[in-house]
Amino acid sequence: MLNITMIGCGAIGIGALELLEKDPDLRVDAVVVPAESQELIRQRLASFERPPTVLTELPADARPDLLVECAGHRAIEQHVLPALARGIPCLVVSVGALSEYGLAERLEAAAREGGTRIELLPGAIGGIDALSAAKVGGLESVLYTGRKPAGAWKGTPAEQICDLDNLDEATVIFQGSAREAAILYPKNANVAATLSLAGLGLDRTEVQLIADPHSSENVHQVEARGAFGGFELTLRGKPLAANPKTSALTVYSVVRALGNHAHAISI
Ligand SMILES: NC(=O)C1=CN([C@@H]2O[C@H](COP(=O)(O)OP(=O)(O)OC[C@H]3O[C@@H](n4cnc5c(N)ncnc54)[C@H](OP(=O)(O)O)[C@@H]3O)[C@@H](O)[C@H]2O)C=CC1
Ligand SMILES: O=C([O-])CC(=O)C(=O)O
Repeated sequence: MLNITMIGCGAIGIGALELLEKDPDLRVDAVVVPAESQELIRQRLASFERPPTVLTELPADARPDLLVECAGHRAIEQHVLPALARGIPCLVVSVGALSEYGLAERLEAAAREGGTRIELLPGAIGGIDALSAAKVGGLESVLYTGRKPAGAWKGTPAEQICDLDNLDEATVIFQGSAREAAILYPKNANVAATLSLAGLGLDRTEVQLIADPHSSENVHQVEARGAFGGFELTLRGKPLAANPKTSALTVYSVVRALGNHAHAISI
């Protein structure tokens, strides 16, 4: 039985907790959330059969078998870095945070200090195993196209490019490198960052982002070429009702990764 602490308890966290309740091989003992939402989360978890303790910090003497982050970029700095340095293995979904200059190196240094590992989860995208294996033989190009319903781009620089409420047709709102995409669209940069880390890096991974008034899905397309040959992937992710910016597959990716740590066969 693995004891797990979860950082964040929003759309991904709650979705994962619901599914993990059915797994006898692991148990989420605690969730860590900002102080202002502690009471609300406690109420939300009250109906669970085994409600986790709701905390605002990981106690200094806590030694969970795994820590899983489903919170956001700031939580990496606040909770993941110190946990790694204390030797707690961490799984991370806010991979876009690693686009910040120097953060990946600091996470690596903290993991080395603690003698542990950090695992970056594929989240909303697939094919990371193939891309990262292809990198071994040498990659020539990786192009990522992210297409989301117009409303999913609210609160981003796309609002200055087009009228998201009155779009008639699919509109390209960004074209450039994954590094530029991460700076302009940090909350939508997880997939681009994950593909970059697995493949050609932030500067050589090409990104196109599209606001599509006719789409009800988060569509991720990847085209990769290299010594291995090539692949084209189209993933049509259903958005979570609780947060339309997030695809449901991200929840399943968390559950799969935790299960792989707990079960005798991992796949
Ligand atoms: N890798 C991938 O493919 C994907 C990654 N993501 C990333 O996953 C993360 C979570 O997404 P989602 O669940 O949809 O987001 P939500 O906004 O629904 O939930 C985030 C949760 O984390 C909590 N939180 C925020 N900051 C902190 C902190 N510093 N410490 C502890 N808890 C914190 C929030 O609390 P409060 O409500 O009080 O702010 C909330 O409970 C985001 O960073 C998102 O970018 C999302 C989709 C795909
Ligand atoms: O589809 C999703 O869940 C999220 C997404 O595009 C991203 O963060 O890159």
